[in-house]
Amino acid sequence: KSVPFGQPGSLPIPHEVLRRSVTGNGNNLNGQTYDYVVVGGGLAGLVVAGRLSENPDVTVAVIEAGDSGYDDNRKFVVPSANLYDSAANTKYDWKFETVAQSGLNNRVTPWARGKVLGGSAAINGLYYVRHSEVEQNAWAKINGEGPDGTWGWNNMLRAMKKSENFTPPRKELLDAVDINFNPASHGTDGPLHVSWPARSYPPVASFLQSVAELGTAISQDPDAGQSWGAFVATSTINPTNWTRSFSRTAYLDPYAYRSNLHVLTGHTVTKVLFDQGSSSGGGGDVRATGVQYSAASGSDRLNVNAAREVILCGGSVNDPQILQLSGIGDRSLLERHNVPVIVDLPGVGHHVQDHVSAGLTWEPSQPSDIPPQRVTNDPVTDSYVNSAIAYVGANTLYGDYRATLVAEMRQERAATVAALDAPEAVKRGYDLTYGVQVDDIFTSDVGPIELLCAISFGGLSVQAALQQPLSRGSILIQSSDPFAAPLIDAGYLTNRFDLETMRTGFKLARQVANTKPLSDHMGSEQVPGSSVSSDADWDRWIKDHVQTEYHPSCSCAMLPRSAGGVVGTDLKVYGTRNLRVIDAAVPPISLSAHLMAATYGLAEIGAELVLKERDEALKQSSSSGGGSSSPASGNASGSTPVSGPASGAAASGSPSDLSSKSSSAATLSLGRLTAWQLASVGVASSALLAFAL
Ligand SMILES: Cc1cc2nc3c(=O)[nH]c(=O)nc-3n(C[C@H](O)[C@H](O)[C@H](O)COP(=O)(O)OP(=O)(O)OC[C@H]3O[C@@H](n4cnc5c(N)ncnc54)[C@H](O)[C@@H]3O)c2cc1C
Repeated sequence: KSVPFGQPGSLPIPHEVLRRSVTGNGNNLNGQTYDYVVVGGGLAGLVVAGRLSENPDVTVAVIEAGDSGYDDNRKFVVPSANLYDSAANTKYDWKFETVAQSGLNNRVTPWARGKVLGGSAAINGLYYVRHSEVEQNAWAKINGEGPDGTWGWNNMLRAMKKSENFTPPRKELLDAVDINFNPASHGTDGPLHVSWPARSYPPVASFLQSVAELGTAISQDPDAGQSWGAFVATSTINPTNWTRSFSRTAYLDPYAYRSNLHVLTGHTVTKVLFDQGSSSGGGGDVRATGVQYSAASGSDRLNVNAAREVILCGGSVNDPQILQLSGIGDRSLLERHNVPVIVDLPGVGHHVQDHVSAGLTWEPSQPSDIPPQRVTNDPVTDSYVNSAIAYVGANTLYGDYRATLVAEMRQERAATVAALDAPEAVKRGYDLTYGVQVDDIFTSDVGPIELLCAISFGGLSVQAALQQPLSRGSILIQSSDPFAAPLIDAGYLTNRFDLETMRTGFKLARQVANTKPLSDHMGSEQVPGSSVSSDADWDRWIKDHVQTEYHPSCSCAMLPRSAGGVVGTDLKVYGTRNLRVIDAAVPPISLSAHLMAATYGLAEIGAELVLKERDEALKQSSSSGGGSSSPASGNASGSTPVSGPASGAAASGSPSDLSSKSSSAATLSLGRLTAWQLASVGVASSALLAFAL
């Protein structure tokens, strides 16, 4: 039996989690030098920063545009708050919008993105869903790798498991709904809690059965590469206290005492800085020396130096914007906005793919079937989040018509690619990615449609979401002002096959709701209702109603440079020696899954690549007898960081000084540290924290 928060015998109060010291004072980083500067403290940023800083000799700075979120912690950590006390559309959301979408009757649609520590993982729906082996191997293939390469399925599965701390469902849940899992497909030593909510509601079990009645079997193990079928997905839930687990709670909060990791919030990175002379010694590639950042449009621009690397983790919208503002992008775009060109890289901001979705809604036939429509403060009740889903393969969706459809997709490939309004290199990449979507994915069991059973806001809804769009969009700066949002053209439904797949998906969603046993829970259909029945009705309704499922990706795609790629298999931005992108902007193709499981895996792999390169550089430097291994004292990478104002650095001790002395906080010379650095090394009392923050 559950006990409300704060009463004897109750679970820990979620908002009393460990509060990691961070600083909002930009001067604390100004002029300092870190080994790695991570741009964005979101999902991937905190994974990368957390993993790099496991080594006390490595210094890391994270700069996050949003707030820490600690003062509003309940909004983030109570699972049901993602619906009933949502951070979307608040100051924790970038509140982006698309431009008018020609495929959606010229509608402008919202694009929520988290602007807080944890990024979109702090505000998302908690679905933890893995993509398929087929898709990951296609991703590897178009980048010249096989299934056993860095970007093949085996390595991605290993990395996703590395980040995971899996707990099986509790008995009450297993009694209520058909949940299957294979423990071997999960990791148990990682920091990210993955489990199921504490309880369920009758329509959840019925949804799975109705979907199965219509040809999509209940999956026995959706997490090991065969991601299709119907199942209750895992959620990023910590079952010890029924709170959300996310990159902040998993990779940052537990490390309050890590002195070599500094986190600055409330500051936007405005551009990456380069050593313009460095290209001659680096095979033509430029060297990133740090970043410029600022609290607000009219505030001072400050600089922090990166001795080894700058790592972009700003997410699918902001990464391409930061690159373009820094002079990396399509030459004609940059020149139009008076941004000096550092690397002419036409693919930056292209190849954008997103899932679009909408829900059909019914009145519940029995109101007791559905959860309360608010945060109740009872942890077990508040742990309920929607998670029953089904990935419906093209075969089930289309039956015999699939072969015709795939033939038509192939036939239209060349003309579709030629019609894309994008630089030539991007068209070559479109050809590659369109090719594997049609030939490898539409011909497999991977689901181009996801159905979701949502029991929220007093209604029962079956949603359909397009997973493998053949349409493409772009994210391009509209001015050189880093505080102006970029132009987001999602390209929704501009490819005719996407509309057709969506229509088929919505028809199936209605059929599922009208099939027993789910139909027993359904009263009258509220949305769209009986007035929508012909194909033309559906197309009109779809264009008027679909919007993002919040999974934009591919805006800094890993593809060959000649195919409009932005990063290579080492995640380095082409034309640079030490600038990487590590986050959801990187996949070259859309994945049939919610995006965060793959992004956790990608970030784990990214951190490993970074550390491997560091180890190799250190080995090389010690075998050649050259210099110090610490970039702080001489810079192993062999170049001089940009000179910044260095205000206070001498007086307070640089972060690099910290790392070289601070494996044990006791060895620190406290007299040389600023208050916030004291907080970072764990000698802080709450009073000091208050002062420091
Ligand atoms: C409302 C919503 C619901 C979602 N639901 C789910 C779900 O249920 N399951 C799932 O798997 N996925 C879901 N997603 C998607 C998932 O959360 C994202 O794909 C994932 O978080 C992407 O990780 P990321 O690291 O690429 O970006 P983010 O997590 O968005 O992190 C980017 C960070 O960089 C910061 N940043 C950006 N620009 C700058 C700058 N110039 N300077 C400093 N900092 C900057 C941002 O503020 C942010 O904190 C959802 C997303 C949203 C928005």
